Amino acid sequence: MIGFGYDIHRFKEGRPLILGGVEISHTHGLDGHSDADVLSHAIADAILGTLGLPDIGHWFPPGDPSCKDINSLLILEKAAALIRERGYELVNIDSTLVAEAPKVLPHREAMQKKIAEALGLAPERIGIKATTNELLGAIGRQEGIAAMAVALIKQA
Ligand SMILES: Nc1ccn([C@@H]2O[C@H](COP(=O)(O)O)[C@@H](O)[C@H]2O)c(=O)n1
Ligand SMILES: C[C@@]1(CO)OP(=O)(O)OP(=O)(O)OC[C@H]1O
Repeated sequence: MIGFGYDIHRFKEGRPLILGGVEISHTHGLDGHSDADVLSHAIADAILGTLGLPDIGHWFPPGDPSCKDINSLLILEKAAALIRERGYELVNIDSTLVAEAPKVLPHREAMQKKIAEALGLAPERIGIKATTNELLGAIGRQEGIAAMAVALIKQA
């Protein structure tokens, strides 16, 4: 069973930039009710999509005070638990970050490790790729960062 997830967050000054559970030094962070970890959100939605479960907004409602600045690795933990409760296990994840800046490739292994820990998977089962948007559109103008992810699960 496969699932797909997509998310986008706009940049905001004065916020830390968190991607895949890792704080990355940059001029801006991402805006959001949570820690705005766009990569973790896309991966969580991909996992939830494998079993046709409702997306992260159902489990972590936008605006809910308990979700304020929540560490999105907890969202990944929850998504993985929901799959396991239903008798499935994760096989692998693949993802792409779309960001004009900063360069994220140097942080790939740190992100893999954090996401792997949250999901209970080996780091090499977490694909993380990145591309610029070739200066096109909102991402090209450095207004934000988007992420896409796919997840594969099998019966445990
Ligand atoms: N935010 C980003 C964007 C890209 N990279 C790395 O650079 C390579 C080239 O990107 P293009 O968009 O010019 O194709 C890409 O393959 C990534 O390895 C990055 O680290 N961070
Ligand atoms: C996890 C949540 C909780 O508010 O995070 P947000 O920062 O609002 O991010 P978004 O990806 O717009 O929606 C998901 C929300 O459920």
